[in-house]
Amino acid sequence: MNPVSSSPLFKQAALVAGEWLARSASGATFQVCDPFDGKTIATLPDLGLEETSRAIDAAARVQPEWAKRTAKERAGVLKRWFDLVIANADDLATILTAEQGKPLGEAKSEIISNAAYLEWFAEEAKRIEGEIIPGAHPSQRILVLKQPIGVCAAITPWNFPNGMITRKVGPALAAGCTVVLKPSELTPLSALALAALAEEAGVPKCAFSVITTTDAKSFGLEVTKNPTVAKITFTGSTPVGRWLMREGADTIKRFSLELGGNAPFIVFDDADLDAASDGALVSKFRNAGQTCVCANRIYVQQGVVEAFTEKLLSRVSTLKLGRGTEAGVTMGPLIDGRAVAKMEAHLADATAKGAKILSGGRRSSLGPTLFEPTVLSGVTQDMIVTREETFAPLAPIIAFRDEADVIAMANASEFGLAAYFYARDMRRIFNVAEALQSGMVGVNNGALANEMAPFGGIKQSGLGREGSHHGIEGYLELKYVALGGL
Ligand SMILES: NC(=O)c1ccc[n+]([C@@H]2O[C@H](COP(=O)([O-])OP(=O)(O)OC[C@H]3O[C@@H](n4cnc5c(N)ncnc54)[C@H](O)[C@@H]3O)[C@@H](O)[C@H]2O)c1
Ligand SMILES: O=C[C@H](O)CS(=O)(=O)O
Repeated sequence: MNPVSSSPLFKQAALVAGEWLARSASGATFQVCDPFDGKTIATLPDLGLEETSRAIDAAARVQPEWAKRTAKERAGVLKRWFDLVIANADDLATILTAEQGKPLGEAKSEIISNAAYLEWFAEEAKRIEGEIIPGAHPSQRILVLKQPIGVCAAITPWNFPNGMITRKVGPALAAGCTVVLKPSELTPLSALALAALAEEAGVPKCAFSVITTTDAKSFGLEVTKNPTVAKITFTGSTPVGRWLMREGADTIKRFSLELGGNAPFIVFDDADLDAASDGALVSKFRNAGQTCVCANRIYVQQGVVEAFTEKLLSRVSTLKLGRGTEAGVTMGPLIDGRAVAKMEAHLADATAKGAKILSGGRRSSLGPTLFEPTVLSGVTQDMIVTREETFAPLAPIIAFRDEADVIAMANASEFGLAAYFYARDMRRIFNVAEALQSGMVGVNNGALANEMAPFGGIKQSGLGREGSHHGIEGYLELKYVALGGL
């Protein structure tokens, strides 16, 4: 028996308004495939407007009751959900790797580190505090209440199919909101498994629905136009985020947007080159480079380019390409053929303009979506790879002269999600950290995400933050009560 389908968390049904639906109203279905070999691992109902609007109406019906629960009660449900995710992490990882392809170790790390958002927001639920402000007159008081926004639509991507959900549903439920989620059609099984555990944890029926559909645009049109939906929380590409904002403008939707990135990874000549090459390996090649905050361009100061490149190449040579379930594999497949084509387009553009392939540079014989980890030297700012998110295992090395030179190149992007640099001089560290146009900056650190920090971008990388005490604000509205006659 397929190890995925043997898990009780393996669902071939969508959770809509408290019911598990194995069939859609239209009878349409779609396949979920293993990105390693394209084989079908599940068949799901391809839901449409009927199910989406039913889920929205049900979410609206139960939201007031959920919001009336005490913060402690909501916290208790979230904490139980956290405990269940941790207890079922192996099953969840098997499902995640089957549909997304990443190595099991990475899948489990995604699940554990992002379950922490459920635990974090269970605690934050109890810290949703208002204010009492002295009034404009002795007989008055000013009250500021924080109240849940209401029904939220969540839309999530395929690259972290488990973690992107807990970062949204956790704070939403903590605040007293209800959620209708559309996961990526490429990786819906992780969402369904999480929903099964949420149900077991005591999340009320109808408070959290999962719509499985290949018609993302119709879902987008419904949630942006339906006045019952108060908020849209989206993680995905900038073009889709931009489209949702445009469509949501008619009903002044609230938005949280976690969008595309183009992270500069900068190595100064006073850096610890071993630490920098370790950090570059993690930041660039985790999830085969299919990560919003991954190093998309690597800038190395002229005096240390050769030494750093040698260290990076030796680390890249230790990566083991293969199926995510295979022991020892540290890099899995890209999600599909389009992703391979984008990698090859960026590579062709760079080499045509003079870049040199130092390692990799071709598809692997292990499978149609596996691409060898690739390091390029002699990359220049006119190459596409410095402007667009490659979202693949391509490490382009660009030499730079000094701080002013590299800050100008790093900031020459419409994106501003993550940036990294390695240096030891404290004046340089403060100067560069403050000058980089990015929502998040890793200094001598190649891994940013954790539940205690405000994760998110500036410019066209997004709106709002996920995680930290800031992360719940996006699910609350302020109400000013002018109390007179006292
Ligand atoms: N900033 C972050 O935290 C973060 C995290 C993960 C991924 N991302 C970004 O996501 C992108 C990769 O993910 P992707 O390929 O799934 O992105 P995508 O934008 O193609 O899809 C993301 C989600 O949006 C849905 N979608 C697509 N078109 C839609 C529409 N018209 N209306 C409603 N929903 C629609 C998809 O079905 C999917 O569920 C990259 O750009 C990456 O940087 C950002
Ligand atoms: O790609 C998106 C994720 O947000 C990456 S991370 O897990 O937050 O580093």
